[in-house]
Order: sequence, then C-alpha cells, then structure tokens
Amino acid sequence: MNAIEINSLSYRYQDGTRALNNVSIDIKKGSKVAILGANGSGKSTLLQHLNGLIMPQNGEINILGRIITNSNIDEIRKDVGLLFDNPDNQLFSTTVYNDIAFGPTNLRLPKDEVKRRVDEAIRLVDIENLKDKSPCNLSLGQKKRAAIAGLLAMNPKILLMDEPFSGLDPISLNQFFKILKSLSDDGCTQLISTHDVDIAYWWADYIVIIQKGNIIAKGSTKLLEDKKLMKESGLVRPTIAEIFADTGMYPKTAKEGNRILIKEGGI
Ligand SMILES: Nc1ncnc2c1ncn2[C@@H]1O[C@H](COP(=O)(O)OP(=O)(O)OP(=O)(O)O)[C@@H](O)[C@H]1O
Repeated sequence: MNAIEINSLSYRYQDGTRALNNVSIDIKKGSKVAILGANGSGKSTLLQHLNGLIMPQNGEINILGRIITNSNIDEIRKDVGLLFDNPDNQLFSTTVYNDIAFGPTNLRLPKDEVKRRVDEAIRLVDIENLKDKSPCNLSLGQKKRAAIAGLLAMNPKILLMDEPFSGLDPISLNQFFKILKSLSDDGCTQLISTHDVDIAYWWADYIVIIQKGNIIAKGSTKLLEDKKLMKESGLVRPTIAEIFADTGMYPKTAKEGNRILIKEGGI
C-alpha cells in the first residue's frame, strides 16, 4: 500500500519560476526515501507540497488514501510532519518545552497526554538540559534537535525532512538515525531531501533524483552507482561506490567496505 501518490504535479512560483514539471511518484508505506538533486532542483518545493504548505496548482497528491484539498489539509497535517531546512522557521515559543508542546496541544489532546509526549520527545532527542531555554538562544544543531522533538511529539505517520543533517555533529547525527530507525520500525514513512549521496546510499530504500523540476530517475540505491546519471544530475557517486567501482562489490558503508577488504584482500 502506498503512503503517498503524487500524480502529474507541476508548480510555478508567482514570479514565473517553474519549480516542478509533471512529477509523479508513488511511495510505499514505511519506506525510507531520499530525494536528491542539485541546488534549486525543486526538492523543498516538492516536500512542501506533501504537507500542504504549498497547494497543488496542477496534478494531485494522495496522502494515506486522501487527495489533498483545502478542506482536508488540517486533518492530513496531523499525520505528516515537516522538518524545515532552517529550524528558525519552526521554533517560535518562549521555551523549548512550550515549542514541543505546541503541536500536541493544538491537537486538543488531554494535558497529561501532551506532557507524556513532550517528555518522551525530549528524552529521545536528549535535550533535557535545554527544555527551559528560549529557542532563539540555541545553537543551530540544538535548534534542529528541538525542531525534531516537536515533530516526534506529533507521532507522525509520514515524516518529511528538508536537509536534516546540516548542523548536526557526528554524535547527534548518530542519535538522529537511531530515532529514525525506531520510527521506521513503527511503520513511519520517511522522506529526506539531501545532497548527501553517502548517507542516501546506506540509509534509503528508494531514491528519487530531481533536476530542474523534473524527476529524472527513481528506484533503488543502485541508481547512485551510475556515474553518468550522477554527473547529469549535478551529483557525484557515493565515496564508497567510487572506491569499489568495477570490483563487483557493493558495500554501502565504510565499515562494510573495510570488512570486504580484510576478507578479500587478505589484509
Ligand atoms: N518563493 C519562491 N519564489 C520564486 N521562486 C522560488 C521560490 N522558492 C523557490 N523558488 C525557485 O524554485 C526552484 C526550486 O527551488 P527549491 O527550493 O524547491 O529547490 P531545492 O532543490 O530545495 O534547492 P536547495 O538544494 O538549494 O535547497 C528554484 O529555481 C528556486 O529559485
């Protein structure tokens, strides 16, 4: 069953910029999707359509069995969380705690359920020490974590993340993927927009490559091994794919590559 079906979606900004051209994508429930493309290729515009921040001009979007319209978008948003590339667009309350509580409070959940969800999100993202601070006074990485906690407190069925890795240190990044893994185990469908082919290669189970608003390829992570396609899309092959090119071996991470070298190379 598909979580998201995008059919012939096109979008032109008011100044005439054509940001999406006839985009069609089906995304299975529970899948991990990386949307890759050069700067200005249309990744953010596409993600913003999926929670109704931008409404379709042409074409339609079906989210968990409902075609997005002005009348059902508030309902649909309860199931779809969007992590903005700039967390300043997401954080606006006086304290981190209130910010995380904003979404579940708006759902009119009982107070003790709001508190339970906020406490759990704070624990998961490990920002206990920041909960009474003003979001304006946080570092970029801390803001990102607070914004992620706000989304987690909404229990989204679909999580959209626009460039989520920027500003996260290696420990936070590791922790971020652990959170995504546990959400994924619960069936949450996840979409990430990124230029990071290395992460997309090991993390994703479905790849969408977009160029100047057109989908030029979609499918398995094998696409990222295609040197010509990567060049055409303004991307490069993942480092590990480059190292193992033409060897008939396809490790996804440095750790897997190292294991192969020790085994095959007799190191
Ligand atoms: N508000 C806007 N008004 C006019 N044009 C816009 C607007 N927002 C984006 N665009 C244009 O739409 C196109 C797609 O932009 P978008 O932000 O979706 O790309 P992106 O792939 O997310 O880029 P990046 O990787 O740089 O974040 C670009 O040509 C951009 O200049």
